[in-house]
Parts: sequence; structure tokens; C-alpha cells
Amino acid sequence: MSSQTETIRRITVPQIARRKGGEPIVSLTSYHAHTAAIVDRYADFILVGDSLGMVMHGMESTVGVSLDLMIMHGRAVVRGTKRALIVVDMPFGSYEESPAMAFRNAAQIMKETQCGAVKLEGGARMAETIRFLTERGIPVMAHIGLTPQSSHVMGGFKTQGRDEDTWEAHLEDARAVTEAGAFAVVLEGMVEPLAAKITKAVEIPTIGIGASAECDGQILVLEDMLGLNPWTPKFVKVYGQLGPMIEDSVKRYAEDVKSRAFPTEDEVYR
Ligand SMILES: Nc1nc(=O)c2c([nH]1)NC[C@@H]1CN(c3ccc(C(=O)N[C@@H](CCC(=O)O)C(=O)O)cc3)CN21
Ligand SMILES: CC(C)C(=O)C(=O)O
Ligand SMILES: [Mg+2]
Repeated sequence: MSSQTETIRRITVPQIARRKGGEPIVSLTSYHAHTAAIVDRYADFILVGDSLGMVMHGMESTVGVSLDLMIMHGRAVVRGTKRALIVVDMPFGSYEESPAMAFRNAAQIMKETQCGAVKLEGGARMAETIRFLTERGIPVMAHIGLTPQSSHVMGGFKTQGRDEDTWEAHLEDARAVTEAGAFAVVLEGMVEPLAAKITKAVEIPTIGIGASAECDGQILVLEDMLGLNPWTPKFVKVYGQLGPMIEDSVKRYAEDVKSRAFPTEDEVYR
């Protein structure tokens, strides 16, 4: 089957956009073909997030992630899936400078990964860029509130909207990205009533992470909800304990190798 036929069968950007106020949108991150194949059966969209720099590569923030790294993981996730919309994060430094630079890099991501949309961080300040991309055929998911690529300016990963005086600026960010043509917006790391208020204020679906159950959808980092990360922010609900499962498996394998209990008759060639 041609990859073009497969692309058409996936959940589309307009289908996600129409879910505003409807059944909540399910999404998770994936960075890897085989885990993405499992997520693909349940998620409406899969985000190849730049959090992969921290989760897969042990970086301290997402600032060091390159365009090539995003493309490499994006290709793996597209290959491993057939149903969900695949959204790839634009990494720090690949879109902020100008709309033209953002278009060039977003187009490269789309051509080389065959993903269906890109995501970039920033509200009102990125509105011109979001418009430039969407008018030229690149669907954009926006991302406001706690924007990890700005953590050096914010002084860390800080929950937003604790001071009610800042709410209007966040609302303005949400309105600006909507007006600019974003098909959805991630609300990350903000107090619950602010996320609920933004969700009511804009016509595009809001996707919450550390935000509110009122959002039009939710996203989590897959490894966080699987219990694979030693640290988890308060907003993570851990649904599985893969860390301890991996530890137990590796421990038993090491014991078997040392005692020559592995390999057995079943695992050798005669
Ligand atoms: N594995 C992983 N999961 C994520 O959700 C995630 C990443 N990586 N990398 C990129 C960003 C960074 N994120 C983070 C990282 C830390 C906190 C954190 O420590 N939060 C504090 C609260 C801080 C405050 O109240 O201001 C917490 O205790 O939950 C939050 C979001 C979310 N994103
Ligand atoms: C946490 C989500 C929204 C993200 O941007 C990422 O995983 O990089
Ligand atoms: Mg990200």
C-alpha cells in the first residue's frame, strides 16, 4: 500500500478541530515505532514531543533538541502507526527567528516525516508565524502557558496563572493563536480555573497537560504515565509501573546468565 493511501486514512486536522466541546480528545507522546503502534489504537493524535530530549536522551531541558533528532523520531512514529494524526514539535531555535525560517523548517519536518501537523510554543508573539504557516498548507497546533523551551527565561518549569493579574495575557495568547489559524492549542502547566476559562473563551480545542478536566482533550508524556520516569510532576497520573517491570526482568536475566540457566534447549540451535 502506498504511504499516500495510508495518510488519507488517518484522523485529519479538521476532524480534531471539530471535536471542540465534544468527546474529549485523547493524546499521548510517542518517540518510538513499537510503542507508538500501541498508542495508535487509542489516541486521536500522537505528539512526537521535544520532551524526547529529556526522556530519551537524558537532557536537562528541551533546549538542546535539534531538527534532525525530531525528524528521526518523527519518521519512526509515522512508520509505526496508521490511524492517529501525527504532530511533530518544532524544536527550540527552528522557528522563532522569522515566519520564513519557521516555514522552511516545518516544511522539512513534514516532507521528511510525513507527519500531519507541527506544534510550536508561544502565543501572541508567534501569531504571525502561525498564520504564515497555515496559509501555506502547514497545520499548526499552538502551545501556551508553561512553555518548556522558555524555561531559561521563566527560571524553570513554573506553573502559570498563580497570579490572577496574568490571566488576561494568557487569554490573549489563546485568542491570538486561534485568530492566526491554529487548529488546536496545548495548555500546559497552568492553574485549573485559567485553563477552564481559556477553553470556554476560544473556538479551537484546548489540549490540557497540568491544566484542567474542562479542556477539550488531554495529553501526557507516555513514559511518565507508564512509570518509566524516576521523576514525575504532580499532574501525571501513573497508569503502569514499567520501571519496576524492566528492573525485575533485567535482574532475572542477569541471574540466569550467571547461573547458566539461560539459554536452555529452547533457545539454542541443533
Ligand atoms: N517526562 C516529561 N514529562 C513532561 O510532562 C515534560 C517533560 N518531560 N519535558 C518537557 C516539559 C517539562 N515539563 C515539566 C517539568 C517539570 C515540572 C515540575 O517540576 N512541576 C512542579 C510544579 C512547579 C510549580 O508549581 O511551579 C511539580 O512539582 O509538579 C512541570 C512540567 C512538562 N514537560
Ligand atoms: C508535553 C507536550 C505537550 C510536549 O510539548 C512535549 O512532550 O514535548
Ligand atoms: Mg514539547
